[in-house]
Formats: sequence, C-alpha cells, structure tokens
Amino acid sequence: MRYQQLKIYHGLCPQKKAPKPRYATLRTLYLPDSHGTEILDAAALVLYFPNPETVTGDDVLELHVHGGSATVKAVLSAIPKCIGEGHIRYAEPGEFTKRAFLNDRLDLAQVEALSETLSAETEQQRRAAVRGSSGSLGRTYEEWRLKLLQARAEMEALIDFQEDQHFDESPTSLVSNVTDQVKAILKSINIHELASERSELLRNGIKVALLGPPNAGKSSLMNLLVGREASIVSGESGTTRDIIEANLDIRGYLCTFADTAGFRTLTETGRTDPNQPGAKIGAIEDEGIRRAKAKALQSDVIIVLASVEQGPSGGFELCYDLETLKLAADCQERMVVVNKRDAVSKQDLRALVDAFRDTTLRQIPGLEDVQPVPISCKEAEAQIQSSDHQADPDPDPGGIRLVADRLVSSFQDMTSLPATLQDLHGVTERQRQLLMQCRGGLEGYADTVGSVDGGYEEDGAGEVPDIDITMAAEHLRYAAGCLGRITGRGEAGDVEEILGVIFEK
Ligand SMILES: Nc1nc2c(ncn2[C@@H]2O[C@H](COP(=O)(O)OP(=O)(O)OP(=O)(O)O)[C@@H](O)[C@H]2O)c(=O)[nH]1
Repeated sequence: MRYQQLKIYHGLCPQKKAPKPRYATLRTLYLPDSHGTEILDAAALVLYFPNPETVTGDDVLELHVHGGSATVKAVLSAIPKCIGEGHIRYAEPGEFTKRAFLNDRLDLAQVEALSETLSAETEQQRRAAVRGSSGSLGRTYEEWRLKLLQARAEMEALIDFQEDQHFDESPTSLVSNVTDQVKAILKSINIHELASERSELLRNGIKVALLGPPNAGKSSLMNLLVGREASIVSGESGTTRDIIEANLDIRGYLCTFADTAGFRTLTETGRTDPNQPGAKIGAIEDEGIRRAKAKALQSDVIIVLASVEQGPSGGFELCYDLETLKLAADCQERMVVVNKRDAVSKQDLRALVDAFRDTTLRQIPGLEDVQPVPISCKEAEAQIQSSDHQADPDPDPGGIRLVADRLVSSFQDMTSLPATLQDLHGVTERQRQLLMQCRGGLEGYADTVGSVDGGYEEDGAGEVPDIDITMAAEHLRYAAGCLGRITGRGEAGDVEEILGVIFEK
C-alpha cells in the first residue's frame, strides 16, 4: 500500500527524491510520461504521511494544487497514469472515516461525533459534537463491556462448579460481586441517558411556542427576535395552518420557534374578544387553537404574551388568555411577556403588571413566582427604522434583548451538564437507544439473581446460589453486546449492520 502513494508522487514529480514525511514540500507536478515537459501545476504543495501515524491508518499523499477546476481535473486524471488504471478509484462517501475505524484509529462513538461535527449548524451543537470526539465515551463503554464479559465468564464457570469443580471464591460472594458491578454500571447508564436527553435538545433544537390572544404581538416579537437576536437556520421551516415555524439560532442555541394562532382573549372584565365582543369562535379558528394547544404541549419552552389594550370604556387593561397561562404553568420553562408597554405611562404600566401578577399569575399553581417582562415591539421596530440616524441608540429597545437573555438562560438550564460530565454531551440518540437496551439486559440480570445476600452457606467453597445462572449469564452477554454495538467492538455480524447505518450518512 505504501508504495502506491509514493508511485503516484514519483509519477507526478519525476527526478525528485521522496518528500520528507509530514513536511510540506514545494513541487512542480508534471504529466506522467511527458519526461518532465508538460507541467500540470508549477507550484504545488506535497505532503506525505506514512502509516500508521495517519488519520486513516493508511499511507496518505496530499497534493495541494492551485484551485482552478481545470488544474484539479488535470491532476486527478494524471494520477491513474502513475499506477495504472484499475488500481485507483475515488473514495466512497465517508470512506476515509470508515478506514480510520477499520484501522482502529477511531471508535464508532468518535465516528458519530465527527458526523455530528460536520452537520453542526450552531455553536452549541458544534461544542457538543466536539465533546464526543475525544474517545472517552468509547473507552468508558468498552470498559463496561469488558467488565460484563468477564462477569459473564465467571457466572458461566459457576455452571461447571455445579458439576463439582473447586472455586477459590465462594459462589455466593462471586454472584454478589457481579451484582455490585451491574448496579454500578446501571447507575452510570442512568446518568448517560439523562445527559443524552440534554444533548438531544442541543442537537435537534429546543422547541419554543409563542402563545397569546390574537393581536398580542406574537408575530411582531418573533420577527424582532429574528431580526435582532437570532438568525434563521437552514432546515425545515414552514407554515402549517395557523402555526408558523422557523429554526432559529439564538446565541448558539438551535430552537424551533412556533408562532401559533391567537387564543381568544380573556381580560379582567371577562370579555372574549376585544374586537368582536360576544363573537363565536368559528370552526377554522377553533382548529387553529386546537393545533396551537397541541404545539404548546410538545414544547420545551412556552412564551405567553399578554398585551396592553384599550378597553370599551377607554381605559387600558391587560388582555391575556387564561388557558395559555395554564398551559405554560405545566411547562418547566416558561416566560410571561406583556407587550405594548408603549400604550401607557410607566406608572400605569407598573400598576397593570403588578395587578396581573398578584391577581392572576399568583392564583395559577406553578406561575406564582413568575415575573412578567414588559416589552414594546413597537418601540423596538421604531428604533430599527431610525437606528442609522441615532447618535446614542437604546441598547435594548423595547426590551427584546431581555426576552432573549431570559430565553438563553432557560436554554442553559435545560442543557447544561456539570464540568465533570461534559463529555456526555457527545452521547447520540443511537447510543442512548443502545444504552437503554443494555439497561434492559442488566435489569433482567438483577431480576434473575434477586437478592444473593444470606440464605446460603458461606463455609469453604460454599453452595451455588439457587438462581438460574444460565439466564443471568445470558442477560450479561446481551448487555455487553449492546455496549459493543455502541463502539463497534461487538460481534462481527452486528458491527457490519451498524457500519451500514452509520456510514450511509
Ligand atoms: N402599540 C403597539 N402595537 C403593537 C405592538 N406590537 C404589535 N403591535 C400591533 O399589534 C397588532 C398585532 O400584532 P401581531 O404581531 O400581528 O400580533 P399577533 O399576536 O401575531 O396576532 P395574531 O397572528 O392575530 O394572533 C399589529 O397591528 C401590530 O402593529 C406594540 O408593542 N405596541
């Protein structure tokens, strides 16, 4: 294999000695067999990495040529001439990484981390992916797997013991040692599963629903966040009936923002709609509200909007929807925002917000401690329009930045891991599924052995506990197999199947 790369080098750089490994060397590349007359690139950089200290474990020859497509094409078509057609081909998608795995340079957890790194769209996704590339996760799972295989071997030896073999350790204490190990691994698996749920939020995006009465300013707030605090990320975004969704990057966090249909308004005076008092809710609107509720129930964060509106008597009051507030109360991360603060004086605003907090929010279990955030989309929009001319613009026009700050702090709470567990951000969904299966196997083991303390004689070699050892060993084998599928160190058939799934990405 080594000689193939050097053959290519000598074909393109006739008369030149082999490049010093791992040093960039300036070379003129020639068309092979042109006897140094036809130049392909007058100044290319050549780098030669002999195996095994290469990223793939194979020999690597890198040719850094000028970027014009004609140059690249000419060099690529010259390469087969150096070693003969049929001896070289283009790499399959992901083949370098696959070779790195097959040559033991990467374990499967690292391969997946690489795939996550390549597809990361936001800063937090990138950070989480990088955490998985250190190889520490793979080492942990391999350590557990080897422990379980060892434990299984010991359990199986007990089957022979039943046929009168001698043991240094009493069978009861052997089973109880294995059980202790299983318990320790089960505990760690729980932590890994919890951590992976947090990482999933970073990977798949945090679902945020904007709820509130019609006209409260939900669309205005979403547009302002997109304009000032977030950027729209590629990927799915679209409009379902009455729900507009966009994938946003808010300070490095991917979130799917859903601007929902307005719920009917309820004010302190109990009207249903300030624009159409007593109006009946039509079937289409009803469906929009049903969908908005469904969206809210699936969300990780709910922002409920209320707004300052003029009531029938000419005075200002807060319009809000009780149902959306109750939905928010059931969501772990929620925020209540009062829009249109510009409609009233600061003093009146404070009175309205305090009354809202004291008489409404405090009565709803779960929202007792929520402090509403007053904003004005109108003020924020006005500043955007005039920001070119303002000498000293307000750093947080309309309070939109405060909403973003609160959101980001919720995202941090939902996704952060203690410093010692940072690497667990790399646990992928596939790995989590396998960890769950592994847990199933270990729980099966625990059910099979039950309590092995007491009830057995402990003298000499002791008696074999009255448990189904074959079944217990089988549970350990299964659990170890699940871990092997995570790192790709499992049984041969399994690994082939996993490689297919991973490398097709
Ligand atoms: N005075 C004032 N008006 C605002 C403010 N924010 C939004 N509006 C106005 O309120 C109206 C409704 O705003 P939207 O953002 O469309 O409200 P929405 O909640 O998305 O409305 P629906 O889609 O019908 O549920 C528009 O006329 C906005 O110009 C604000 O801060 N102050």
